[in-house]
Amino acid sequence: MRKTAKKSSLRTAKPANAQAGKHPLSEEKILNNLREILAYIGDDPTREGLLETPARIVRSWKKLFGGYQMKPQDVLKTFTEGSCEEMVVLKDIEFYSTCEHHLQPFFGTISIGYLPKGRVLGISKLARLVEVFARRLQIQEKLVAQIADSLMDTLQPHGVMVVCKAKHMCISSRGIEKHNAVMVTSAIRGAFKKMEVRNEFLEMIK
Ligand SMILES: Nc1nc2c(ncn2[C@@H]2O[C@H](COP(=O)(O)OP(=O)(O)OP(=O)(O)O)[C@@H](O)[C@H]2O)c(=O)[nH]1
Ligand SMILES: [Zn+2]
Repeated sequence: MRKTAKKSSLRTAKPANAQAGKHPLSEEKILNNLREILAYIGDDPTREGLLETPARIVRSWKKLFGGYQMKPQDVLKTFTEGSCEEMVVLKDIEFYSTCEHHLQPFFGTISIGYLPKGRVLGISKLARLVEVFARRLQIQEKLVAQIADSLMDTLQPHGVMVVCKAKHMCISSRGIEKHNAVMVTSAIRGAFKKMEVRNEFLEMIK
């Protein structure tokens, strides 16, 4: 681990994902920045109710952006030998993520299906994989693509399909203010490009 960063690099500091949690900005500097943001939005960062808010925000990032510290290959390292040749599905996995445009939450469910080629995963690992990519700044299209591609790379099944349904706070609490709109995205890899395989999956996640 690099010990300290040169002062001049602070202004051009890379985002936390490139540094894997070793961001050169000190926590004190980030707390000060957050105090400035509280003042910018029109409140008083020195009033009692807001004194601890910057520290709380930083603590909440550990969960919300914890995905930058996780690698899909760590989550997917345990395989179970299995003779299963049939489709495996984990559906309606709840997730919370943060949109990279407005830093607003988007949340909903993700369903994952794969067609094993010789080995299967412990089923919890599919839900862990969702956490790896959801707990970052995201757009919904990239979220499903990253889940599908990491499964294809690591597990090497015949195919993978991921479907995500989510509500975006950035279109409900602000902007166009549509509270009921649900965004649906999918990533389709390998054998799931065949209509009958895809339909079997879609039937299973109904
Ligand atoms: N495709 C996609 N778009 C997203 C996602 N999350 C947020 N967005 C959209 O990203 C777009 C950013 O557009 P901009 O015009 O640059 O931002 P904006 O002026 O705040 O847009 P409005 O929300 O329309 O007010 C908006 O249309 C958002 O609704 C996502 O996961 N996928
Ligand atoms: Zn947004």
